[in-house]
Amino acid sequence: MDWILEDLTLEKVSFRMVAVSGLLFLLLAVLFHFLLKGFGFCYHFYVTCQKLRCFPEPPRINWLLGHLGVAKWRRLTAAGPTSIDMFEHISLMTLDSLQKCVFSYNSNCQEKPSEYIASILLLSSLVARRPYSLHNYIDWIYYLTSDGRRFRHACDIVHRFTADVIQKRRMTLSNLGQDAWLKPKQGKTKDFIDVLLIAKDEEGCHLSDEDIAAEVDTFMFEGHDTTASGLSWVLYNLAQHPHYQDQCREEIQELLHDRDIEEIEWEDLSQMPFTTMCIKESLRLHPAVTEISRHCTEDVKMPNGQVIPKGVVCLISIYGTHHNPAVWPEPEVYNPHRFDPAASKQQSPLAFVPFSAGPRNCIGQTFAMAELKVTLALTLLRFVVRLDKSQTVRRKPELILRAENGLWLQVEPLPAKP
Ligand code: HEM
Repeated sequence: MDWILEDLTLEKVSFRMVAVSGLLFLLLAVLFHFLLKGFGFCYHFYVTCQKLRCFPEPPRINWLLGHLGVAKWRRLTAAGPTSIDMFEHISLMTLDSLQKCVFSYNSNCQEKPSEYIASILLLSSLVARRPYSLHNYIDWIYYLTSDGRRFRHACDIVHRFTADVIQKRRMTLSNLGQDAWLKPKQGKTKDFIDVLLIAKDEEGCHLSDEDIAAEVDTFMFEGHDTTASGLSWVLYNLAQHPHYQDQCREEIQELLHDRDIEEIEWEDLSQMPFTTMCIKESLRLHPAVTEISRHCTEDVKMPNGQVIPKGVVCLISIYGTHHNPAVWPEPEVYNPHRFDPAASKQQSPLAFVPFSAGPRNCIGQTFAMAELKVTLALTLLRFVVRLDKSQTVRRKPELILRAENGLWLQVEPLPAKP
């Protein structure tokens, strides 16, 4: 450690003048203030999430049905194979299902515009854009820009919607009583708001409306783009490898052979091993979240002997881990058989970390995997996806892994089952 500190003294790096200049000193102090504010915010967010590990799995019903935009895709492809931007359509679908699971609210946003959903989509793109201009790091300057004003307006819409649902639900709960409200919902349609309204912390206190709203907003944000990216890239990989696509379709057809395809159940999700392998391999090759950050609370010794000192904030590349040839031979090849149960027994549990690892890993991963399986199954039973040869697909890492200019695939409807 001593050598690091020694190397970083102002004198050594020729910053002696900085220390004596009053104006620059003031600037450094302001910068330090904003850095502290940023760390404070992240810390608070983490602590709140940690207390609320209460979202283990989605409701055990066909909670996605009616949320797949099937009619819309059928309309778009009525005249034959049509090129569709996966991200645009699938983001609306994931928002639609989240809004249903979080609020029990049917926005039908895949068919008609929704102010709430439009605001969430706008906020996601503004948040991704904000770090690229230096002046945007200072809140009051950012709020004077047109992006900043749009950001505030969209936040107001989202907060108003959430506050309204919470208030109404609280009223219903107090009028009807908790038991009467929850009895008909047992094991079926209890949504995230219900879970949070009845949750208590270690001291037996309920959450305030503000706490609940903060959790709801976090889940809406963390849960829609990530899953949309995951699903878009699975469809892309299956379009690139039609034999794997056919194999998945056959597996699902066999599983649901004597049932209506809309009758897919929670138990079915563990009966599609090959489809699950294809999803995992896609999350390896195209992880929705490409990197995470960690604040080292102790010195960390690396395998090569180097030490990351306590206090340092590190970026950890999930993308890099998943593409490391020492961990994954021929990392650029899409090969679902890497996830054959026998092969994956040999792998370190930290070789595949699309949902991160450790106590701060993704709280929504069971939900996300279930959503990916259901949506992929129902899509493959109704449509064939192929590469659109007129479009070049290039990865674009933003907050999540996107594709430059969208991810366009040719979608062709399959004949309906007689
Ligand atoms: C394919 C889909 C998804 C992927 C790849 C993904 C990935 C991740 C990753 C890498 C993290 C960061 C954890 C860390 O810093 O170590 C995270 C955190 C989080 N995710 Fe997900 N996620 C997905 C879907 C979801 C869904 C559907 C929800 C909610 C419905 C969700 C809610 C959250 C929350 C609340 C956190 C913060 C957890 C904490 O700090 O304790 N995610 N996710």
